[in-house]
Amino acid sequence: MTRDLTITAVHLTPILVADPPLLNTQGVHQPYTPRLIVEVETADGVTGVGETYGDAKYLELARPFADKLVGRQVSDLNGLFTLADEVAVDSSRVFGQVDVGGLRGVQTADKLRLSVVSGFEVACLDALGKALGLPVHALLGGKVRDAVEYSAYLFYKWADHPEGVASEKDDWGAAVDPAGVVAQARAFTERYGFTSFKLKGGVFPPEEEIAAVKALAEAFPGHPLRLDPNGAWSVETSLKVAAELGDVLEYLEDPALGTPAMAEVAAKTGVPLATNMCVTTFAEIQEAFTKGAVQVVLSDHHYWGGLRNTQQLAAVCRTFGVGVSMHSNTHLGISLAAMTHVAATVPDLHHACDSHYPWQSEDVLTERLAFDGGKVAVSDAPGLGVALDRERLAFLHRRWLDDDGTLRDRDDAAAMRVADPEWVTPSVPRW
Ligand SMILES: O=C([O-])C(=O)C[C@H](O)[C@@H](O)C(=O)[O-]
Ligand SMILES: [Mg+2]
Repeated sequence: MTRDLTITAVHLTPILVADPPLLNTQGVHQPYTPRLIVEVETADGVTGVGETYGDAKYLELARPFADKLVGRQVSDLNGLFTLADEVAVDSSRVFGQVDVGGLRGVQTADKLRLSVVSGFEVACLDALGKALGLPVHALLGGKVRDAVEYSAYLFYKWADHPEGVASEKDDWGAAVDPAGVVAQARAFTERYGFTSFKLKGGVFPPEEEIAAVKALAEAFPGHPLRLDPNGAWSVETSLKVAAELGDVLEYLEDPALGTPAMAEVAAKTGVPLATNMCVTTFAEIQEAFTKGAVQVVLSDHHYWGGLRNTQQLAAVCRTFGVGVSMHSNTHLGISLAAMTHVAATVPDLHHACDSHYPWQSEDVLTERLAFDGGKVAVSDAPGLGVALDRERLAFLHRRWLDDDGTLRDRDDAAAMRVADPEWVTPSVPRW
């Protein structure tokens, strides 16, 4: 049977999804976070879905991209990058260098463009898989495991968003000290069966975070632990923390900011260093790997440009004896499904992937993905194996439409200023 894989329509739906008051070194999560849901429709009536960052910058790029996609084949995945280049030329204003830095590493025009491509790539793969009756992992060469392991992503957290801020209530409670962090970790294991733990640090002075990791090590002896202050520490502080926690850490994630600082830390500690901040594009690999700055690269398939680029990154890491795993930002089930399909195809995945998904009480799927024993089963259903809940999508889109613009760009520092009007994004290194 032949199928007509021509793309006849593309729909972009920006949404705002509830997010708890999770703390990081820049501030606190806003009550709602923007995401973009991409749908591509083929001439045969097959629809594929994708998800990516939804801030205004991404939307501005996604719109002309969507227009140009109509008439092309969902199987033309390489063509997505050519198309992105064409859009780049057309919209040079948006594609000018956007060098704002932040928790996703330095945000270059290239990275924004690739994040947009990833949403479309996943949607095309989903449509192609549905059209051919094959799961996305099969289109990527086939799974080498039946389930993908994730780590519990622990955050220092307030019980509620600051007073006066409209938000959805969560049932996690506060975690602002070692006891709170351990209680949160226990809840993660009880609810989802996670066996490895990552604590988002850079929030409290390092001694307090060291105490929290030691408390985790005592509560969960032998379990893999990570600490990620998002580059908030000096080289000296990073080395002190490495010395204190060397025995219990699987790796230390982005203790210091940037490749030169990470290389200095790496040269003086045996604790492996991981990053989702200094190696975020192919162009950044050479310097980091030749300087021995990182031992594990955490891919985010969004800003690496999709699932096939993630496989290429894994191959480069393998070549250089560098480990690979996955980073995440606030995301929904479409992204978790995409992460799971690609992770299932990566041979040397020796570290549990990160996911914010347990923090998201809302989704756009008819059925949420489940963690069983800390793992997500790899779907063998055609495409990603997920179904869009159109009512939920419309509801979350309505929230985006109703917003006065203040929440359409993620801004953790602005959210923190609601609680503390004097707050400014701390300069780095903070400690
Ligand atoms: O591993 C990381 O660096 C992240 O997950 C970055 C995120 O932005 C995280 O810090 C957050 O959501 O607050
Ligand atoms: Mg990180």
